[in-house]
Formats: sequence, structure tokens, C-alpha cells
Amino acid sequence: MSTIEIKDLYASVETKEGRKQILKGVNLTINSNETHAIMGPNGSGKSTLAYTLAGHPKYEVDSGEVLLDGRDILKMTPDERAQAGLFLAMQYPVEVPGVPMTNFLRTAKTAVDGQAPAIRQWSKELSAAMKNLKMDPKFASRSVNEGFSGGEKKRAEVLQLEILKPKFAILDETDSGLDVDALRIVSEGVNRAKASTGLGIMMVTHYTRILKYIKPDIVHVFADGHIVETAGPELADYLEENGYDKYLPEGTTESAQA
Ligand SMILES: Nc1ncnc2c1ncn2[C@@H]1O[C@H](COP(=O)(O)OP(=O)(O)OP(=O)(O)O)[C@@H](O)[C@H]1O
Repeated sequence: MSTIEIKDLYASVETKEGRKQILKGVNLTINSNETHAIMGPNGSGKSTLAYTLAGHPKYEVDSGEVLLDGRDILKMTPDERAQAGLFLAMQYPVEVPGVPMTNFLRTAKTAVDGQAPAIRQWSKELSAAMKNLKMDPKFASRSVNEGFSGGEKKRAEVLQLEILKPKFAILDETDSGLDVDALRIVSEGVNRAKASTGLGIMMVTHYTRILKYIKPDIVHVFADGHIVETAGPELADYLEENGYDKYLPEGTTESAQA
């Protein structure tokens, strides 16, 4: 079993107005096979947490630790974090013109595993994964995310997840922009990854609809840079009905913040 432990994490970003602290004491432990949903108001720092864990250079850790099976990943470069078993499905996947999906995936797989996959096995695995995600095989030769629709980009993120087989996946709003069928297909991909490898999942979402397909064990409310409440799946239903008002500073409402 693997564990990722986030301990009292504080992180900042350099903005035009100066340095701004966004993460303010995040504590969270996720084990293999666990799914944690992170829900919270706009601008509370959920994506910042995702980027900080993945090692985005814009986000500077002020203090705290993140241990993956006891190893401090904050000392690692983003590629070393991926090799250690961390994966980020981005809220806004970037386009990489000129780099075909198939080259990108094979190169990433080789880097993460430390050896190139055998060619015949690789072709089979890639075709099967794309078929499962109902992706046209032509996507393999297209440039990474270039001209992909919003939903196609999210499928491509889950394709990477299925191919790279990390220990932990951060899904940053992987459900946003998906139609009903795509939501089911993408969720099935995540569930397949969990069933095959015992993946631990941190799923940032605004909507309970994805939680019907990817069942969370634990739901956290994230507000003002840290986790303010933790409970079972019933918390998501409460949030859907009542919003985040009770977690916001007095005098503000979620709509005023958005
Ligand atoms: N690179 C940056 N430059 C300036 N401000 C930033 C930067 N990154 C994050 N922020 C600010 O930090 C705060 C947290 O942003 P973040 O994207 O982490 O929130 P979020 O909880 O993911 O929001 P949402 O639910 O709207 O996606 C916001 O006020 C945002 O404007």
C-alpha cells in the first residue's frame, strides 16, 4: 500500500500586486484505493494545491511537507514526482503543437517506468486504452491536445492516467465541460485505473454528478487555502443543497466571491 501525506503545507504565488499566500496549512493523507473529493468555493486554492503537489514552478512552498511513501516530493523536480508515482490531470490541459500524442505517451511511459515498453505490447495497450475511452484512433497521430474539444482534452488526460499507471492521481475538475456520455466514459477510465493498480485519488470537483460514477470515500471542503471540514459522501449532498456560505468569511456569499 502507498500513502501520500500532506503536512501543514503553505504555498505562495508571485502576482502583479506582490507575493500572495494561497495555501494556508493544508493537511491531508490519502492511501492507495482511497478516493478523496475536494470541493470548495472558487478561488479557495484547490488548483493551487494540485499545481503545488505536481511541482509547478510558479507556486513556491513556504513551509510544510509532502511525503509519498515517506519520501519528500517537494525536494523533487516535476518529472521525479511523476516517476515517484504522482499524476496530475489538469483543469486546463495544455496544447503541445508538433508533438504527436503517441510519441508523447510513449516518451512519458518510458520516462516514468525507466524503460521503453515493448513495441507490440505498447501498440496493443494504447489501442485498447483509446478504444475503452471511445477515442478515434486518429487522435494518436494528432498533436497533444491541439484543436481538441474540451471533452476530448479531458479524455486525453484520462488516457495518460491509464497508460502511465501512477500511484496517486490528482484530478483537477476532470469532469468540467463533459457531456453526460463523456462524463460516464471518463469516470469509467478512472475507475478502471483504480481497479487495476489500487490508485489513490484526489478529485477536485464542483459537481456531485461525477461522484455518482466515481464514489468518494471521503469529502473535504476547501476554503481560504485549507481544509475546513471532512466527512463522508453525504457532505457532497449537503454542499449541493446549501452551497459554501457557512465556510465563507462573514458578510460574503459564494455568489459574491465567484
Ligand atoms: N499564477 C497566479 N497569479 C496570480 N494569482 C493567482 C495565480 N494562481 C492562483 N492565483 C490566485 O489564487 C487564488 C486561488 O486560485 P485557485 O485557482 O487555486 O483556486 P480554485 O479553488 O482552484 O478556484 P476555482 O474553483 O475557481 O477553479 C485565486 O484568487 C487566484 O486568482
